[in-house]
Amino acid sequence: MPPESKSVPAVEDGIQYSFAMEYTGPPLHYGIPRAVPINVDMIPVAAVVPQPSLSEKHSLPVVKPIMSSDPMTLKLSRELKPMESPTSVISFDHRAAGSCDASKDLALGTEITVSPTSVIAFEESEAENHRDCGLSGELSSSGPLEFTNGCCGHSNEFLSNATGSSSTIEFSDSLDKSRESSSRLKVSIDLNQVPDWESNESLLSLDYPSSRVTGDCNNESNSKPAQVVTFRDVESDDGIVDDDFVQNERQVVRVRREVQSKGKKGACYRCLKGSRFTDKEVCIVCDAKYCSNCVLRAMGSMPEGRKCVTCIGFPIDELKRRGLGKCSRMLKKLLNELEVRQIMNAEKFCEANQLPPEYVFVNGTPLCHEELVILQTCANPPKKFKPGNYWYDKVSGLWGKEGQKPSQIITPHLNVGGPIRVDSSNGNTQVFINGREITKVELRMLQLAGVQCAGNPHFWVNEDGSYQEEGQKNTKGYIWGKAGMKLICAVLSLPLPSKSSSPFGESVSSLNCRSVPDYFEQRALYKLLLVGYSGSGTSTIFKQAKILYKDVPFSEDERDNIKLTIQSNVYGYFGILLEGRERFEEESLAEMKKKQFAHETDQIGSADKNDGKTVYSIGPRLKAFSDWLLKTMVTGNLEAIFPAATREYAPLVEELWKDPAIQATYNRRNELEMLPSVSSYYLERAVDVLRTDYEPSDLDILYAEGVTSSNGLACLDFSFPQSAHDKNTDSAYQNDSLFRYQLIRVHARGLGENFKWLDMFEDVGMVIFCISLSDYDQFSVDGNGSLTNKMLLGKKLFESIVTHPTFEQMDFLLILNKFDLFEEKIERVPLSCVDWFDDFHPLVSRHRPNSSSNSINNSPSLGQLAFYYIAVKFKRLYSSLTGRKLYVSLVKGLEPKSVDAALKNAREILKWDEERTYFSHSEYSNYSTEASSYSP
Ligand SMILES: Nc1nc2c(ncn2[C@@H]2O[C@H](COP(=O)(O)OP(=O)(O)OP(=O)(O)O)[C@@H](O)[C@H]2O)c(=O)[nH]1
Ligand SMILES: [Ca+2]
Repeated sequence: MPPESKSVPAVEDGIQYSFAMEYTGPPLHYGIPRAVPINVDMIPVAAVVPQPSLSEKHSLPVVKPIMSSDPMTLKLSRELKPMESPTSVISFDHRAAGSCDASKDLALGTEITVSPTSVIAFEESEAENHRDCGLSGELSSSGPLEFTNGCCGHSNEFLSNATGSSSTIEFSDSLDKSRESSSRLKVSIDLNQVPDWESNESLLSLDYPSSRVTGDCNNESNSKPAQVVTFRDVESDDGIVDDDFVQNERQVVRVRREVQSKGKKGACYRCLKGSRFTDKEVCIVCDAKYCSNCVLRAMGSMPEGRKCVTCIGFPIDELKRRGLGKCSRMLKKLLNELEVRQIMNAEKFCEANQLPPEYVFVNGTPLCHEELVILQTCANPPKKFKPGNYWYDKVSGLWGKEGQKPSQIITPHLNVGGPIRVDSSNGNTQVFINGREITKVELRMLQLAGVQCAGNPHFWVNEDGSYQEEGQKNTKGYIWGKAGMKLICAVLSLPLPSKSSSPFGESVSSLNCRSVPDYFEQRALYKLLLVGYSGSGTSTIFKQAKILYKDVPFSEDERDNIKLTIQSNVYGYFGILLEGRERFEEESLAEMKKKQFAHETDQIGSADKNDGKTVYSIGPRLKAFSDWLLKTMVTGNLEAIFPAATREYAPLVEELWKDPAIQATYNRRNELEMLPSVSSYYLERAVDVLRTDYEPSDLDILYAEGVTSSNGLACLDFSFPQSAHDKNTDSAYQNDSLFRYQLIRVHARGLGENFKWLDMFEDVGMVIFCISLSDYDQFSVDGNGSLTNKMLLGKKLFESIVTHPTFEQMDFLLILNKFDLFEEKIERVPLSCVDWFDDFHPLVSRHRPNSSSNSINNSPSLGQLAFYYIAVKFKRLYSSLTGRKLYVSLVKGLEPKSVDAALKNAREILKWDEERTYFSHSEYSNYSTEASSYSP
């Protein structure tokens, strides 16, 4: 379009050109399409309406009217709901008038409110002669419209990738230099209303009627027309975006059928009483809110769920799709259980509330009804299905939200949507899978799986995970089959093919009846990252969680592996004992010699008692076994020789354990630094544990070292089982079994140098940091090779992690673990052996809590005081580093109840965090309860 067209006034031939369209949702982050008035005379027109009735003499373009007037006609042609969307941008004031009348109005150039279809007008009323209402019938199908003006080359271009909207209009023209297209005008119209033009190749010339497009509001007496999108005219062409323009995450510009209460803010829409603090039920269509006195009158028998009587038949507000079928407290009070169930079922399953296919875009193309059905009924359908833009890699089955990493692997080869675009997931890695540039996190997954990604490769990945480089014939391997993939994908929140992912997801999804489309299943996943300094007890807590929350905490396979680990651990403990035995024997012999020497010098002549034997000496058979075991341990291949050795040596173990020399050594186990305290648990049952038919109990597994994961990373999906208490108290956790949690335990070593792997965990909801209280008198070698107090090493790790950029704004829960050991140790070893704790001066009553008196029992023990003190130390440290509040839990890792309480604290913090976003600051400052079990 020539530049001078910019000066075309908004008023032309007495017609005011303006459009109005409402838009709700979050603010847009990108430019708004601008409507620039078009001088019709400047538009080359090419009417190609191959109707026999059009004779050559009509030099002017003819546009077929899209039938607006009778929604029923449209319904028939599209098999859609009988009523137009309440969210429609467009007012149907002319419904009563025949469709041709509406066009007539346009043709006459009167300023009117028009049907959606009347964005298209005719320059000559003459054209009318050739229109007949019946034409609309052949314009049936679905899809957005594009009107290309002049330049045919663009006619196939899909207009607005950002919108899956029921009502979007986008105009672009050549004035907008950023778009290389020639002058074109694109119009997308309420898909509920408009037949598809796909099959109609006509290039249509257009004019804009002056249309004030308004929201439909024929419904409530107190409803107000909702203005949807405002197309700015020339005067307002100032680049300022209306506040009304908001973009919601679905990228579907939806028009909400909004109703406004006449009463004061927050009052019931019917009786106009109450405030926003009174309990109210909300209409899932228009958002009208009713108090418990009015709700049944306003909503009637609710054949489609919670809708005002006048909203029945209307599609729901998509923002409320999540809540479908989730009953409120109010309804539960007003209705009996059966009624509630019926209403909730109706709400979920009734026709009117189902997802409209045209709100779902796959690879940029809106779906038709059949495609939606294909997607929903395939063997492995997309989860959490709601309106929006998705990409789908038909070859591998990878599926994701437009602009995002894949979220799922669905059934491949479904004939839905358009071809995948290279920028579908907005990747910038220059690595490609099936023609899509993959995201950073996918690249990381490939790298962790050992796939060579150097040199910008293009991979071809099949549904079974087999992959090859493009252009090459040989399969390079199977991505999903690679070692550790399950874990890597779980941690990186990447999908796996459904079969292999089932161990994680099964228990959750099996609740759902598969015959029902489960796109309303919207359970949130909260990720908890569990990390701590080595030995702090993270894997114990992880295992406790498994035992607490999983029906089958460990699979057969896992148990088999754990058994081997435990058995080789026990051989290891024996090795440490045998080493200790040698040491004690030598010491003892040296002592003897010394004594003997003193004896000899004292009483010459009577020194023949020493036969070279001490209490620590063993016989030749056991000595040979001992030598073999120690040698194997030194070479470090105990696990390689084991378990073949078990059978052979098992009888010897019994003999060894019963040997007085070993018992004497074991009695001095406190002197064997290498021997962990848990070893007693196994050594005392060594004979049983080392049998070939040994089956570890849950407790054995809990106590076992080294069973969590070889690479320091472990992941557990769980939900908190509903307790009887929760059920009875109508608590916030009523539906908690619906929330899913994922506990990810990572070994500090697994974070890499400078914690370079930490950003893998950027999407966790909370970090649980574990410190062992009993570490305060322990020492360990730090990174520089010097011996450092373990409490201080833990503190250092804590500092690094809480200040890591990945965890800015992250909630932290500090677990102070091993309180059992600590309580006992603090009586012997002063806390001040750590510099950091040198100002611990407890005022301890001389009457210790172990005294029988009740009043004294209420005073805290030294251990509790010390815990309190340490918690404050960490809280202050955290607050000085982050300016925020640290939550602290006291834990005994070996006690299930204690771990359960700590993880429920974590849940509370997450919930609390979520709630906080709903309350204004002033409101939530009233909340004085802290989610922590402890507050200084
Ligand atoms: N007494 C006692 N022992 C505990 C407690 N929690 C853990 N332990 C023991 O402490 C040891 C170390 O615990 P782990 O759970 O292996 O600690 P970790 O953080 O995984 O340590 P690494 O594997 O070294 O990283 C194990 O022997 C546990 O059985 C506790 O609350 N009380
Ligand atoms: Ca461990």
